[in-house]
Amino acid sequence: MASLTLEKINKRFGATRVIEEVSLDIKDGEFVVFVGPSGCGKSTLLRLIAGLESITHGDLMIDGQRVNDLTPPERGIGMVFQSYALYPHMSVYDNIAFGLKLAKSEKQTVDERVRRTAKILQLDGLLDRLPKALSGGQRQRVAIGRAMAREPKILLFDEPLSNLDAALRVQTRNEIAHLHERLGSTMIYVTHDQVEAMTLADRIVVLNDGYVEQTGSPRELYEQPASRFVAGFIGSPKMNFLDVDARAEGDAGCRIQVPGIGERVLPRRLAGDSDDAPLTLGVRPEHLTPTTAAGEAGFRIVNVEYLGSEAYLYLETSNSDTLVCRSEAPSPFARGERVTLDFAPQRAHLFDHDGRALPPADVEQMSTQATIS
Ligand SMILES: Nc1ncnc2c1ncn2[C@@H]1O[C@H](COP(=O)(O)OP(=O)(O)OP(=O)(O)O)[C@@H](O)[C@H]1O
Repeated sequence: MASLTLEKINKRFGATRVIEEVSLDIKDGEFVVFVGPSGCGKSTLLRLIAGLESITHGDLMIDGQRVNDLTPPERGIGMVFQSYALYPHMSVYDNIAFGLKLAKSEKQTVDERVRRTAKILQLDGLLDRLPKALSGGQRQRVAIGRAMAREPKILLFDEPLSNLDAALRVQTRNEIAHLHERLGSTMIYVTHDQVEAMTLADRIVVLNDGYVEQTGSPRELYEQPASRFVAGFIGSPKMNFLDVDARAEGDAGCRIQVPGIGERVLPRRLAGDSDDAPLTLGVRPEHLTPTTAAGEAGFRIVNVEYLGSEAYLYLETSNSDTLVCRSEAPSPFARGERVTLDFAPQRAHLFDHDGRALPPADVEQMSTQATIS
């Protein structure tokens, strides 16, 4: 087990900047997930930590010791890749033992570690099999076993579930969560799948174009996204965004005019008192409440998606954007009908023209100050 500190890490490939000033403290035993869209630098950051790529600027510390110049084995890190990378001609036993034998461990130590690892990963009945005689999930467990057997201080996972089908993905995801609980090792996991990030992470790091956009627990990122980028990335179906005009409304926050919905006062603090600041309103599908509309009022339902436990209504706005709102299943609404929408102002978000979230209006503090003065 180990803690990890990244201090202003930068990576360039030639003139291309891929990682920009990434600073991060990862605690001993923490499960941290890097997420972000394709090409944002997730795998590169993981490979910098593993020692598979060199760091252009910045320091990487493990347990307080600078490790920039250490080789991957010297760093005490194990890595599991998306492609499993098992040796096809070797048995499960030999695949798991490979790194230990390479490190010239005693035969008895190798045997003990392989059997202990296989037991934890429930591979003990499969030790004589070749990889081709295993399911995708079992192969991925062997790949994890191979990384684990050397008892690394830190385990890194690069999209380890991408090659599995949906059911196996959920099962293996659960196994990784249990593994973390049992081993208590520091784990860093890369994925572009926000469900994996939400379910596995103690802490999520959202990357955008090589920068850290926000770091926080899954709940913090979901409920208090710092930017429109994070708000749109975390959550499925994603948050609805609407252009609105806003003006300051004293202690209460700001008043916005939402096309097709009406005026609402949101407990969010505007940067200045300027009238009519163009902002973006963000509301999650589960926070929009649909009601049958009279005549041509509201929004037309263009699709109803039935998912068994819930349904999603896809609604057309006047400027041809689509809004999504959750409804019970089976839905009382049908395609072609019109609905009006409402939402609780305290559940909505506002973003400025740079995409930064407006902070909450500290209504309590403001009224206390007013009382004191
Ligand atoms: N060896 C390299 N030489 C030049 N550019 C590279 C190299 N490796 C990665 N890149 C570039 O760095 C950027 C980040 O790549 P990286 O693989 O880290 O992204 P990612 O977030 O893991 O993407 P994905 O989810 O698609 O795997 C990309 O623009 C990629 O083209």
